[in-house]
Amino acid sequence: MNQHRNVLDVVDSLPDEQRKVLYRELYGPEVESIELDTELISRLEEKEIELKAYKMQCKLEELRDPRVVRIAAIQNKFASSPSAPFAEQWQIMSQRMAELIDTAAAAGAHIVCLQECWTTAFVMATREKIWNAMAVPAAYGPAADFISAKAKEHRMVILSPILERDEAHADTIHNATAIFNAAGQFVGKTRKNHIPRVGDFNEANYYTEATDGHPVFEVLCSNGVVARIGVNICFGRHHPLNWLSYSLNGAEVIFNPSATTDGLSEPLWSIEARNAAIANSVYTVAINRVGTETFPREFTSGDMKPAHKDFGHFYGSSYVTAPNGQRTPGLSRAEDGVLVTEVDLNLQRQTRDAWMFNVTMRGELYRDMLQKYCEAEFVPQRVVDPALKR
Ligand code: BAL
Repeated sequence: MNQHRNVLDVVDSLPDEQRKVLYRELYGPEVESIELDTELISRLEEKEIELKAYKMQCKLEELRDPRVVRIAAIQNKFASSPSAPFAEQWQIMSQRMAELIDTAAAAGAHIVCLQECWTTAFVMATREKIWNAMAVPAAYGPAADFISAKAKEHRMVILSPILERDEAHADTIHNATAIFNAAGQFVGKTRKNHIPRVGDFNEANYYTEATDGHPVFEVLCSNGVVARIGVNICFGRHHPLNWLSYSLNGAEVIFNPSATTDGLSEPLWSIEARNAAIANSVYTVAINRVGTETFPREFTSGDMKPAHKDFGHFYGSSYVTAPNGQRTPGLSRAEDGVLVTEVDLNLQRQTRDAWMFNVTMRGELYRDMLQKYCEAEFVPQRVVDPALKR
């Protein structure tokens, strides 16, 4: 059996009645597939790009016009080799990314987000500082110029997660996402709030936790719709307060550009971004890279594993969830892909009015709890069974 079959392959192989039951359980109400140009699909087969396009349901309102946009997620293997010269790695990766961005544009995307640190292999596993040379400034330089040109060419808002070199602050390295508007202008950047210390994700050797809070970007799409977007970078998906903070700052769509492997997080992947969408009444876009990256030199990570040159398979499986919990099928576990989802941003308020999580959240209750927890003299609230009393 193909080791990269995903759950949808299994669900789709079932007789229709069983398929409907399992699909409803796994994904909620079935999303509608968007018919795509057959010439485009055949062209993409040659380029080995998987393109999926769906439309999510939303009621029409009497007093508000629909605010429909197409959001796209791009997942991809690192197109070059970590053993290649750095300039060659950038050349090959940016050429491949151009094909993927062009695909999102051909499918009508208004906003597209790439995967975490898309310009490089996920080098942070190695703890080697040689890779710092691949870090790029957010607002100018090769990656910014490339994304800006693509955004302007296709009149698309593009979110570009990068290994950032902050030259204004003594060349410090960050894990960041740079946002470019549909005219190709640099809008701003946002950085990774939670840095992993798990397995081979030795990212703390390169950058520290962000200090710029939870900025939400109001962007004008080429169809005139204004969307409020946030970016929760990778490890931040494990932290519910991170999602909450972007939603409290007004995000309607929160993108989660990630890079994570099958030996670590795959059982959690389909849960966390979907739960965040439900809990915060937002759209979430979970994006993961694909492929296995083999580095020139062996490395260890202090987890008693023998020295190794790769740290597992990035399993892709990117997907979108709506505020009401409806989610798209995922992209594949192993192929470069573009997932385009047509959404009506009005669904956020419709869901909030229905469930009222914004009313029942008890912010002051958790403010007090967190305030107490952050104090040195914090005492956990406990009630002890008399049978346990010494
Ligand atoms: N990028 C760290 C691994 C994870 O969050 O699953």
